[in-house]
Amino acid sequence: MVLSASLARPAKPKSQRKAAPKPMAAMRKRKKETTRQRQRRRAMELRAAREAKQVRPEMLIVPEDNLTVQELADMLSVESSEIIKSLFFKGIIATVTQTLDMNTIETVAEEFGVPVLQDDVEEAAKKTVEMIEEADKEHLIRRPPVVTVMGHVDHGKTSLLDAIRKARVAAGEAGGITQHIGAYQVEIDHNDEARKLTFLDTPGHEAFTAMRARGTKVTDVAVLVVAADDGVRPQTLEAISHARAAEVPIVVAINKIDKEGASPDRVKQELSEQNLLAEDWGGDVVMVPVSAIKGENIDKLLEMLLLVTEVEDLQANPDRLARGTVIEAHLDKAKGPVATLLVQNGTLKTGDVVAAGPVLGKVRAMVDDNRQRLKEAGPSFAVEALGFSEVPTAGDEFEVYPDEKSARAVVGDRASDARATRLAQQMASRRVSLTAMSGQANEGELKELNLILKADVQGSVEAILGSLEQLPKDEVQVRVLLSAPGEVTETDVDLAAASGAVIVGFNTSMASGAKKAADATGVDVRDYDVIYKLLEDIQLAMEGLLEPELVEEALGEAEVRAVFTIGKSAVAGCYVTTGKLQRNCKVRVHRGSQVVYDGDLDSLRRNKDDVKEVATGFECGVGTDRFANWEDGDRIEAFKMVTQRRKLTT
Ligand SMILES: Nc1nc2c(ncn2[C@@H]2O[C@H](COP(=O)(O)OP(=O)(O)OP(=O)(O)O)[C@@H](O)[C@H]2O)c(=O)[nH]1
Repeated sequence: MVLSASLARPAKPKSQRKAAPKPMAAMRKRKKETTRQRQRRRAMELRAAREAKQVRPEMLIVPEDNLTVQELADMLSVESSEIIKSLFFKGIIATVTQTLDMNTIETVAEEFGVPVLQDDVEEAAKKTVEMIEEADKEHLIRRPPVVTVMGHVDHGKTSLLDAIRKARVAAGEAGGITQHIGAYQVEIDHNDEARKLTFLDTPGHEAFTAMRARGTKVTDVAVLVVAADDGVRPQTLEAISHARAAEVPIVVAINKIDKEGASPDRVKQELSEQNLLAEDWGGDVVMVPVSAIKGENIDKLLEMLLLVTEVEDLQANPDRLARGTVIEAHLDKAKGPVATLLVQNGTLKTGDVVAAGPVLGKVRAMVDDNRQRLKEAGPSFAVEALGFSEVPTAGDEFEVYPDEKSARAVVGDRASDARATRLAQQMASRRVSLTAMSGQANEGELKELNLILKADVQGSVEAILGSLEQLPKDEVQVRVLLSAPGEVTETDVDLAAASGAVIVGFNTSMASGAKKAADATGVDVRDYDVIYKLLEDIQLAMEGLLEPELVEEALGEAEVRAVFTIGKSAVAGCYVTTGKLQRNCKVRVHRGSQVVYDGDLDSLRRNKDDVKEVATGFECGVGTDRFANWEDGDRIEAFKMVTQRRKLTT
């Protein structure tokens, strides 16, 4: 077990941890307590709780993709029973020695407010794919740097990207309606030369992680956004680790300098503790104070990005078949698979045959972020391309092949590997909604309703959990994966998406980003302010999971008044006394107290014509294929079988 000393504070030694008081002892003690003693005890408990919180690390760096429950508990400075309890609510029964996989480690740690970073950083950096080959050396030209923006949530990544984009439009560069395609390019004057910069505007961190996991290096420089009024936070540290792992230089944008309480010096101080020393403090890291909202110092930042990357010798060969990385991809209802491709070497042209991971494509059309159609895209250019057979995976590399045959040969090998991965992903992204569940009766597959419950206070959580307990659970189980007081967060949405759960909020709201995440992942988030309504909906959803039952629905009755024998079969001449008879309905033929036939009504005629239905007060001829032994006075009971939603029974 390796823990980065700079990022994770050591777990508190067990001997220092306070054992929880035994309930009986505590009760005995409480009886004798005076008010003052109680207040003092409470104060001590609060202090202990605060201290316990303080020793929790700001971030976990997990070296491999597994840890035992005990190891995780030690890293988080919590009792292993806490971890076991957390797992239990996720439906995992675990012992202290049980090994947990990365996903589980992340979910549990995040519940304790500690983000996790997998420490495969060096490994991933080593895997970095070389986009430039020996044969390119003769044709190299300078290419624009590719920039990723990273930073802690709400520190202003999106605002900064917007400000940069706006700065370009204001400067009168290629105008038009900009559209999010996952990347965009800006052009600036640098030493009287028009120079370009490519910004990846996918949430920096995610793009980075996905691409790094595949060993692809796409960025040349990382902008680390740190809010001047908030300082270095866990995701700032995470971003630093990512950039360092990929050996990408960091330029710090100290954002929100317009805000009261902004302290760029504090940010510099905190960053220096992470070995990022500002130039004006004698170090070599460029730090630019900016205000994304006011558009202040944005030009300076762009200028600095060019300066920093100038020393990097960013080159590519435009005269070859393109290769690069898929930045984003989605399925458009009208256009089919759409992928944003970052060309890292060569030139991509319409008509090119492309293999992106296991997906084959022929570039049908390309547009830039201004919706301008392009025929060609050179190095460091990002385009949205149409023409893939399926949606490629973000982070996968793409490469152009001279013909379809050679591309197909490469893709064929990759396809079978990818299928297994895709299947696993599909399983993980099984989405559900309460409404869809109510309609899932026929499929009869789900017999478990997974819930994530967030409420205003612990008291509400307990009240709702108590009521859920009361719901009948013989046939359908409610599994509460997570229940806690607080807002519905993005992490809750991720957990719901990964586990096919519905999020139920009671008197609470959604944290920033959670709504967007829910929309993007299709997770159903329900909001209630009345408990019984919440329970009613959950019960309805549970009932939706029950197999429907078939029940009889009475149609009518008829009396047999004459029997006509035709060969071996016979037709009963009837009079409909109540309701109606329908062709192909079910009939039961009663003779006295006996049922002499129970089966289908196969033919129904009026005046020799086949009819669908005969109503009360009319005569008709009734025939069945499997019964001919009619007698005058038989009573026909007509009914049909219908499916009916079942109710939960207690
Ligand atoms: N005063 C001030 N507010 C800013 C500035 N930049 C961003 N903000 C505000 O900070 C909040 C967060 O900004 P975002 O750009 O959404 O931050 P983000 O880092 O992209 O957030 P996530 O996408 O949720 O990670 C918003 O309310 C912005 O209006 C700034 O320079 N000055």
